[in-house]
Amino acid sequence: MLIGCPREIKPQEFRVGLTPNAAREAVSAGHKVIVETAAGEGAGFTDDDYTAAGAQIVDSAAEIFATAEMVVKVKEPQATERKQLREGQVLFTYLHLAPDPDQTRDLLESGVTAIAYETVTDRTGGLPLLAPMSEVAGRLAPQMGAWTLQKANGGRGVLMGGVPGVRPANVVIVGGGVVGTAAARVAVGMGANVTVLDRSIARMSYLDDIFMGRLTTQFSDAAAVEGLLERADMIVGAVLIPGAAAPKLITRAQLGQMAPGAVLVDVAIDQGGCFETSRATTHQDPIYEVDGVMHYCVANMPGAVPRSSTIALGNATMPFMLALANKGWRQACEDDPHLLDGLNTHAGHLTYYAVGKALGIDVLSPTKALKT
Ligand SMILES: NC(=O)C1=CN([C@@H]2O[C@H](COP(=O)(O)OP(=O)(O)OC[C@H]3O[C@@H](n4cnc5c(N)ncnc54)[C@H](O)[C@@H]3O)[C@@H](O)[C@H]2O)C=CC1
Ligand SMILES: CC(=O)C(=O)O
Ligand SMILES: [Mg+2]
Repeated sequence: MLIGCPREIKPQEFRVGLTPNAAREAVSAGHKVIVETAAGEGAGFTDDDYTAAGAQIVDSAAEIFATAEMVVKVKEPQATERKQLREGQVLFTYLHLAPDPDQTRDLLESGVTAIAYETVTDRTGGLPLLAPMSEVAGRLAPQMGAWTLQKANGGRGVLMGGVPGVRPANVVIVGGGVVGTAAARVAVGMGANVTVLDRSIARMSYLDDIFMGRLTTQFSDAAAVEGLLERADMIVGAVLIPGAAAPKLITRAQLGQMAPGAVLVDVAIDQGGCFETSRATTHQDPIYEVDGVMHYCVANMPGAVPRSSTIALGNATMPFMLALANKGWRQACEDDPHLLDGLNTHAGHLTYYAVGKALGIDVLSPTKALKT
């Protein structure tokens, strides 16, 4: 198979879809790999690294989109990239379609077979291609929240760990999955007073066990969230209903109950955000204020640490990328129902139910799509 990897063009996105190691595995398996020049630069990989791995460097993304049978990326295709996708081509990347009707329409119009990293599943019900980036974003969330809490950035000037005689920051984490657990680990490490809300009692039991009294867990309902607003210095949004638009857990009217300069870090922004006042921001311009409350809503947080993130993502995607290349997408998805869970569009059909529900579009069942 001809596998292509263009340079990412989303602002401030320095990750790359294929590492040289992944390219090398694909070439060893008999595939041809083309990589856009400088695609790996932001993550510290040179064109020579890819050439040494057996890949071929090409001058333009256009050549990749025009010729590759499978395009491997990191972020959702941007409008100019979407115009170049076509039926019969496989796109393997993050998509986050539920909050993005424009992208969904373009992918359906293109006819591309799009497999979304964030909806591929595993045997335990986890999301193995979302998890590595959730680990990164979760670890970054308290760090970015702490920076936003600084007075010069609009925050209320509270130090995460406090000092002797002065209380630490109160950090509330809504959603105790991969992002929430990683965020809790860092916030606890910084000395904050941490509360994690979730709806899964099994998950809270796990957190209770591993943190051994260093954080508090609380069942997540509207009353619990509201009860924590007044004393929260920072709230991290880390909920997920796989593939679906994020539920809105804090309304604009409720911001008035928070302290001026308190901080919302909405990691769930890539699924539309879990606070009513969230809108996606960029690394260049990451924060804004609404009704006195600071918001940090960067939709590609792992892009801030592209080297670590690229390697972590590449480790997780490599076996799936090889299966798609070795067997073709149909056979690979027929053999692995967890990879089939990643199928979001095929030949003009939407194939993921939560996206169809969010956007009001009819869905073709993925098993039927295998026969189309
Ligand atoms: N902004 C960024 O750069 C990044 C964003 N993300 C996003 O972060 C979000 C979380 O991802 P993961 O932690 O991997 O998901 P996960 O599936 O591991 O965890 C989500 C948790 O939310 C809980 N939950 C669901 N509804 C809830 C509610 N109403 N209240 C409290 N908890 C609730 C679930 O029980 C689960 O434990 C996703 O939207 C993901 O796409 C992930 C990586 C990077
Ligand atoms: C998960 C995701 O959207 C990201 O890593 O950017
Ligand atoms: Mg994202």
